[in-house]
Amino acid sequence: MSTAVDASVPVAEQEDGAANILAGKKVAVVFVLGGPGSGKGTQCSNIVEHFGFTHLSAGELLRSEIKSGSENGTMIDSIIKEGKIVPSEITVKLLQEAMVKSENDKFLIDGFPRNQENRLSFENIKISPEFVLFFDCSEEEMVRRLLGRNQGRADDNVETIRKRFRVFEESSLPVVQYYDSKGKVKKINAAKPILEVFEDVKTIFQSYGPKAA
Ligand SMILES: Nc1ncnc2c1ncn2[C@@H]1O[C@H](COP(=O)(O)OP(=O)(O)OP(=O)(O)O)[C@@H](O)[C@H]1O
Ligand SMILES: Nc1ccn([C@@H]2O[C@H](COP(=O)(O)O)[C@@H](O)[C@H]2O)c(=O)n1
Ligand SMILES: [Mg+2]
Repeated sequence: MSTAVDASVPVAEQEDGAANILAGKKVAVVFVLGGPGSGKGTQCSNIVEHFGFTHLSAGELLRSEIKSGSENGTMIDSIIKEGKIVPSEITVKLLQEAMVKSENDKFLIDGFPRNQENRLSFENIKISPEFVLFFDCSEEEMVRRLLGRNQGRADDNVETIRKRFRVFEESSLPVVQYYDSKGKVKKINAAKPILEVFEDVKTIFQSYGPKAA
């Protein structure tokens, strides 16, 4: 595994001035937040292509855990179908393992932290985000997108979608507000067409330079 640091990547520091070190590797992390269906996954794919980040979707890691037949799979499955949040120790462990396994040192962490417990649990592994990319979109548009997604997700039905929106408002927005109070939120108007949203995203990521050839 490479421990070299990409000099083009500004790496955030802990409040005590220490850099983000994970298994001997300096890492840069961007949290990607926004309501269900706001376009987090879609834009993360674009960022990966243009700026060489590795995309880690907390939801995808949890869905893989269900498929793998892990001992926590049944519990995770029922929590996701209820639109609730899986205990942080499970999600943080999956994210940590994925970052350690990766050769990359810059990560987009999509759909995390979803609540204050997620946030505090990640703080415990001593990694601070460079910033939080927040996709802002109306609920009406997000519902339209989720119902049209057609990826066979067990939580893309009207009843679970309603619950996911409630959890987003009650648990996830306070996390965005917390990072906003620290000056770390970069808000994007996600109601526009995909390519227009990406134009705004690109402006934010310019300082990270193009993907290495
Ligand atoms: N700007 C956009 N305009 C129209 N449709 C979009 C836009 N962005 C994404 N979509 C579509 O909306 C659906 C949801 O997008 P995506 O999966 O990226 O959302 P998400 O924020 O990751 O959702 P979730 O939180 O449920 O994982 C997809 O079918 C995607 O193609
Ligand atoms: N930090 C997280 C992220 C996700 N979940 C659960 O997964 C569901 C799907 O997440 P998406 O980001 O893919 O929409 C979500 O509704 C939660 O049930 C979680 O628990 N913790
Ligand atoms: Mg997604």
